Amino acid sequence: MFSSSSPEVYLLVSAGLVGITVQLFLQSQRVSSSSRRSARHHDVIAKLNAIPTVGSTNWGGSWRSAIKNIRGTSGVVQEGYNRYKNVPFKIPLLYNWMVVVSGAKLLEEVKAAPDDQLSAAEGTNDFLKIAFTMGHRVANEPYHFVVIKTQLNRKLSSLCPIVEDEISVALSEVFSSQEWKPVVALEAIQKVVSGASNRIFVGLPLCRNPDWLEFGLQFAVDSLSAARRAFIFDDIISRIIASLVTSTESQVGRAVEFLGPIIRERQKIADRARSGEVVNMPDDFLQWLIDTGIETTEREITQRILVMVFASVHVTASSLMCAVYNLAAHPEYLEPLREEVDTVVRQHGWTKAATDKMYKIDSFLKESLRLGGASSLIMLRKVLKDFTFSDGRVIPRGCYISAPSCAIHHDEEFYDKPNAFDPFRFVRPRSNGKDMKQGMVSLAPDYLAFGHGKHACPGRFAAAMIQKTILAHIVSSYDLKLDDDAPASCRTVEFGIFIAPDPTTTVLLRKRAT
Ligand code: HEM
Repeated sequence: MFSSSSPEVYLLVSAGLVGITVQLFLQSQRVSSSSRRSARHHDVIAKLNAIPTVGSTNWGGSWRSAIKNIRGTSGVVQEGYNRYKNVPFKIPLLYNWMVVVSGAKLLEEVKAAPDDQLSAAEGTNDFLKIAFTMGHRVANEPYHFVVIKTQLNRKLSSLCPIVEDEISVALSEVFSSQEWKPVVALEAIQKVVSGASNRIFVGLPLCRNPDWLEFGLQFAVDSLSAARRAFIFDDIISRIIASLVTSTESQVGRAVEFLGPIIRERQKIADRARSGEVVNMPDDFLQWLIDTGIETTEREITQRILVMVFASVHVTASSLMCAVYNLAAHPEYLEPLREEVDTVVRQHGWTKAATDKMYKIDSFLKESLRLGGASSLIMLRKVLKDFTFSDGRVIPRGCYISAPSCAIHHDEEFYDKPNAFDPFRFVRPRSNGKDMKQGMVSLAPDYLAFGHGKHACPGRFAAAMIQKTILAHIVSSYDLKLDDDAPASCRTVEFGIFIAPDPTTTVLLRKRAT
């Protein structure tokens, strides 16, 4: 994780400046060698000039702004939103421009654009450097998205009780003290989320193997950290940086040591089933991947499981940690939450039907996501063909488009007292308790935690089930508070567009006293 003053930032910036010089030289050669390219260049400049810029517009100034943006973009995005709400504006990146779009009408237009014009895959790939950190097959053939939608999301009801089982085991390992005890919140929550997610991904007994869980968490942290280092550069430089700071090949090799024997065993079971024997087929993500038959080698299947761990564990744990911190900061909400959890679990047991009825828990998590969030910009799209908004503004090919999620989530046009933590604000509009549009997984142009449109997070239903079950368990089994000198809201660290809770944050916990 980076701090904004990290020497690593300066090192990377220096490396980047060398890269930029080389890149500019190559670009100048390209532009001068072709008058057609030069005409295109002028056309692009004219289109870009029509989009207001936040920060300096001259050459040197925009480089300085771009370097400043490496440390964090939330400030500049908020400034742009204050000045140009509902109008596209741009901020400089080292090699490119990010066009920030707000307002329901324009966001609908982004949402409706075809993938070959505004590409979510290429936007995410450029910012998370998936091809370099996870491999080209994962970046270019994301069939695991389909497995999430067709298998995982349909089986959440049957998965819920086994995930709950995993959560109660993991929670009793990380939080066991009868007395008040400081706990490093992110580390503890990551262990619990990792146990629950791996129960879905690889099943028992691997989901309880501490070496596998630790390996998976470290893989997710390393990949994100490598992506953060590489994202500021274009493909040529990031390929070099990624090769210096990632060891994907050796990490996949290590993961195969855990998963290889299981995959071989699963293949034997499938052979027995094919020969007519009645067998109990495992029902987890690993099996669903194998069943597609799209990838067959141990390495390929293992890499898919790793990408699932990467996509799910870190962000689910980080946002849940913010909610746990908010609960420790406001222990007065424990009682109403306990009352709700006790009532629905008495009626429905620890089932999906119960989590679906935990409206206050849901609202508490949604409010924490609104105020927290993993990124200052969401709905990242790369412009593959010039894109024209209905107001006539053209976003040229090659730029990025995104939505200012944090700024929108703090806008008083959409939220009453937007900076206040109001954990039950989404319960109140559910007059009959059934307005699903208020739920944490609902999508709207003024609530972008999971994105918007056809590329919105497909894993949000599983994330919500896991987060609600963990928070409900914490509420019903533990007391929480903060140290007297702790800040009222969770500290975060920022790098570029990414925001994460401070990993050193502690909360005080003990087993429920009454
Ligand atoms: C609280 C936890 C989570 C948050 C806040 C979150 C947020 C997001 C966001 C903002 C996007 C981009 C949406 C867009 O571009 O419009 C996304 C995409 C994605 N998420 Fe999540 N996510 C979470 C958990 C998960 C989990 C648990 C999984 C897997 C089970 C998952 C799998 C994915 C995948 C595969 C995509 C790419 C979708 C696409 O490009 O079509 N996420 N997520």
